[in-house]
Amino acid sequence: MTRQNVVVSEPKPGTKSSSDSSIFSGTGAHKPPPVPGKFIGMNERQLLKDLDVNGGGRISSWVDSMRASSPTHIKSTPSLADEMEKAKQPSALDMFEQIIKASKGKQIVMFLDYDGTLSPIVDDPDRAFMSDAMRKTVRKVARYFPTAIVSGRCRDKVYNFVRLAELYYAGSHGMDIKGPAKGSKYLKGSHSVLFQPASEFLPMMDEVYKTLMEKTKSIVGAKVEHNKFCLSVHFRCVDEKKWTELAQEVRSVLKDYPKLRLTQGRKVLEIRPTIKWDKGKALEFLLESLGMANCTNVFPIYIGDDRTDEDAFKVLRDRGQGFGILVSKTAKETNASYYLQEPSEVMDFLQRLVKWRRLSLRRQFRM
Ligand SMILES: O=P(O)(O)OC[C@H]1O[C@H](O[C@H]2O[C@H](CO)[C@@H](O)[C@H](O)[C@H]2O)[C@H](O)[C@@H](O)[C@@H]1O
Repeated sequence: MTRQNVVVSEPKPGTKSSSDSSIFSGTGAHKPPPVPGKFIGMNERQLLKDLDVNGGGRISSWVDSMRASSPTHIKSTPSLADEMEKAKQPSALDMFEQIIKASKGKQIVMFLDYDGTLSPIVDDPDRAFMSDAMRKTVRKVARYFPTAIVSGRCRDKVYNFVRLAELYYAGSHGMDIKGPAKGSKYLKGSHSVLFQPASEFLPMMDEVYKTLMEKTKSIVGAKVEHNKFCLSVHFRCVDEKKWTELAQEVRSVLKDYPKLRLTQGRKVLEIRPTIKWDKGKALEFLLESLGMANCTNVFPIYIGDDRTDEDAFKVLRDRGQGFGILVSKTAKETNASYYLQEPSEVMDFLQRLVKWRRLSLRRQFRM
């Protein structure tokens, strides 16, 4: 029995979940990583065992997992402060001074996820615009620190939302990386594509996209998004009664493609190649491109809201360098060290960082 396509459950309130791709890719031989904080318990392994696509995992488990990510299923919880305290994730805004202290004498490198981090989550993925104020803030951040956008979306699409040529962009969950087109003092060498580890999968992704479009066209609200090296099947606007049908259709397509696997984001099923590449690897690759892979004085900060961002949080935790910030209103199992509740708080945090950097540079020049 193969285990190449696995869907991962969104954490239910009062339940425990794990990062997706690092655990569930390939042969399924990996074990969930140790839980860093105090978290919530349910027999997740059992649930995950059931979500085996090629092995004929139960469709009801898929749907349970899809349900768990629905806000209508999130029961009221104790206060956010209580939850976060329990999970040992303090607010990055409350801890700002300590964060600055920890980064002293080091080069901050900023990694930003897009959806749910720089832009609010909306029903229509094509209308997930970031505000002008956020764009202005990110532009200022990039003036002081090398900055990358790391997204599940295809690179061109996320670039069209962000529209800042001075940034690095890693699209398709890090499988499509390009350096800044202009204006970055950190730019090294070529302006072109830096890395596309899954290019051989392009014809397959096109084929699966077409099949999925056909198979899901009668399900009202379902949307298949082509993200070049991965595909997203959105169910945010699908009536819950139709989720089983949608899951069945997706599974029926995927069973013919053992080289693809399935993960789950925020009301989205994500299909991607089984290669060992994720947002964490993209982060490491970008540090290397910046010539900072082996530096002890680098301080990467990664801000993201989704499971796929956990791969990057984990890389930072394992390296013992910098840290991750999870954007979330509810307590979740995470490898991030801090949390911010929503994109508006992300913007506050970034603005404080810019202000601090400006002041410290001014002080330096006066001395
Ligand atoms: O890595 P990210 O930049 O966070 O991208 C992850 C997925 O984000 C998008 O979907 C999510 O945002 C949509 C717009 O707010 C929302 O409608 C959807 O339910 C969310 O899952 C994007 O459309 C996907 O392609 C990305 O993979």
